[in-house]
Amino acid sequence: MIATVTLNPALDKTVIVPHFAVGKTNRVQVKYVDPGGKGINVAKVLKQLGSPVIATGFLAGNNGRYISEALASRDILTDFVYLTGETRVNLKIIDPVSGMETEINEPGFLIADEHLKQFKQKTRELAERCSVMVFSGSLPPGVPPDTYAALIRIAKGCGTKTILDTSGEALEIGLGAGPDLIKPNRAEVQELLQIRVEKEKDLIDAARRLLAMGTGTVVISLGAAGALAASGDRMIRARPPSIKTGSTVGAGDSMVAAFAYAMMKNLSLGEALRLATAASTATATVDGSGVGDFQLIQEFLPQVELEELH
Ligand SMILES: Nc1ncnc2c1ncn2[C@@H]1O[C@H](COP(=O)(O)OP(=O)(O)O)[C@@H](O)[C@H]1O
Ligand SMILES: O=P(O)(O)OC[C@H]1O[C@](O)(COP(=O)(O)O)[C@@H](O)[C@@H]1O
Repeated sequence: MIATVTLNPALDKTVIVPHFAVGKTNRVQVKYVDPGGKGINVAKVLKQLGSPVIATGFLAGNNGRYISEALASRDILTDFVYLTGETRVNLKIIDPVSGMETEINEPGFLIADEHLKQFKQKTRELAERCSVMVFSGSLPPGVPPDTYAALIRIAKGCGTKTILDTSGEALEIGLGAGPDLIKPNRAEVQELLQIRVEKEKDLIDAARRLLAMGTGTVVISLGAAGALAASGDRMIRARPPSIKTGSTVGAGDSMVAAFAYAMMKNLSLGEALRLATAASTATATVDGSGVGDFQLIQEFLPQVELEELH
């Protein structure tokens, strides 16, 4: 079983706005509403891959109920802590003319100390019955930046493998707890290491530095340009097939889901990266915060190009 932890879930509202213009009145052509938040997307993809999965974290209000029902309708097991307040709405504006995606993410509702304490206990219980735990996304107000580090230590103490996908201080401190895998995107690497990642050499240097900071495997995702996975002495570069993009929201989460699956099944780094690239590319073809289905992932698998770097 894999557990996905989303401390800050969201109802993702995606609007298609041709010729979107800042400071002007914009008209929505199409609207999608999906259960979102990083770990929740990871759970949706794991379900497509046929993996047993349970989604946990904090939910509140009508949006929380909507998310919970949407996951139940997909037969995804959940074990959320329900609180008073309201789960955030994250707005995604897609302009099909310019190809630009604009994201406006709310901060989320306030979590009290006692609820965080309650969640640490839940993490321990879940870790005892899961082989992999995935910790993803931003931290809501009231949750200190060392929280992922604390949760990772609890999971590791139970012999559970851990994946961390977050940014900023939470990522920097979380790395200190020695997660088995992290998956920053280009912007997150640049922010964390205070560097520019432009050439392949920058990418390789960044991966080496991140490995030295305490993670077992690092996967740096680069949008349409693919990804680099590094573990020990091995580095593999992946390039996805070119696609007609729907919305890339959830593409990174799909990559994380495939690595969690690969970790549970003990797949090699190359097999994991191929699956992760196929799954994330499949999601990038789907509108809204929907994820690529099993059939599309299978179709993309042989089209992923892998190159071993020496
Ligand atoms: N336009 C695209 N075409 C093909 N694959 C894509 C595209 N955008 C994203 N992907 C796939 O999704 C992965 C994650 O995307 P990225 O944007 O880097 O992550 P995040 O969503 O975390 O910012 C990429 O490594 C790639 O495999
Ligand atoms: O917790 P954060 O960093 O605000 O991110 C939440 C957002 O990220 C998503 O999980 C998408 O993430 P990715 O595009 O990185 O896969 C959305 O569903 C959600 O609105």
